[in-house]
Amino acid sequence: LTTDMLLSGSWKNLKFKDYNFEALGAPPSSGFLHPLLKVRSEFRQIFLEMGFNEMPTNNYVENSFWNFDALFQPQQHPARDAHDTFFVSFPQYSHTFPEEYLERVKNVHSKGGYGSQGYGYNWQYNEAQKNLLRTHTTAVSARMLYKAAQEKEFAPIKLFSIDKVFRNETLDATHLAEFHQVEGVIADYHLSLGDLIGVFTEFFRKLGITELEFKPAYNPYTEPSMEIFCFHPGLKKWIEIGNSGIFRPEMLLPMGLPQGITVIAWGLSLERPTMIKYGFNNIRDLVGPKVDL
Ligand SMILES: COC[C@@H]1[C@H](c2ccc(C#Cc3ccccc3)cc2)[C@@H]2CN(C(=O)Nc3ccc(OC4CC4)cc3)C[C@@H](O)[C@@H](O)CN12
Repeated sequence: LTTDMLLSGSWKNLKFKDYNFEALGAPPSSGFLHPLLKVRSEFRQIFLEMGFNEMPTNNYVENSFWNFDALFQPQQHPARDAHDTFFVSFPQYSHTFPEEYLERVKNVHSKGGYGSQGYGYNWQYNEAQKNLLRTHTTAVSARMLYKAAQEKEFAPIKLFSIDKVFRNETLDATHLAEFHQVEGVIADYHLSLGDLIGVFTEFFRKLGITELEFKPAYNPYTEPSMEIFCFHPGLKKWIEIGNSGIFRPEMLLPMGLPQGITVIAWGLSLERPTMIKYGFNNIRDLVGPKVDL
């Protein structure tokens, strides 16, 4: 049966054999995993080997409460403005948090508590209700930590996530409005900065990265925080390979996590290592449609 037959109508005078619905399609001549997905599988394998379980990150739309307030990120923080965050217009608001937890978060922001003086501002409920495209997978980590805190007996957790996050960034050769964040989180009694350095050193060692340096940094939800650098032999220079820290008590204690539990975490992206590994200079060559303008 050809196009000409269909156009001329000559097919009407011909006898065709019955259609074989069991027939297999023509085998594709070639096919390969997208570079990002290959690196994602590599990272996932490393986390699984290190005894981490994967978090459920299948919710791009998040609530400001979990993305910011639960992380002790103040409501006037610039990252919470529309020029940094994609807010969702419908449904504009949602309420996905237990009342008594909300009250503890409101108090720790406005009045302090747990040894903290807080931020001393008038915390607004409707700010927390705003829906957005999550700006980091740390929002999911917060949900997981809260869930663990509700268990009768706290059990240590080792969780990881590798999924899309969205930021209203200025686009350039290495930044798009979305990227994949990779995050590892460990919650246990009396973890220290040494444990954090040890675990991400092992993570990067498995990636073939050994010469690490750290620099103090600031995150609203971790104290202390460190930027992580490595000397890249191929690029012959020091490059930033991630960020890390110990979640603050102002984030953990309102969740109801027992005293003495510390939570260490580190993060990086999927795009940067993939671009370096496969030699992409422009992120659009990695994720954009191949359009020759
Ligand atoms: C807005 O930018 C955020 C993103 C992304 C990033 C940064 C921080 C976190 C985090 C975190 C965090 C901290 C504390 C607690 C929980 C999560 C996650 C992703 C990368 C983090 N970065 C990054 O991935 N760089 C990187 C990572 C691996 C790598 O491997 C190569 C084989 C050698 C190469 C480079 C560093 C920079 O690229 C940075 O400019 C861009 N960062």
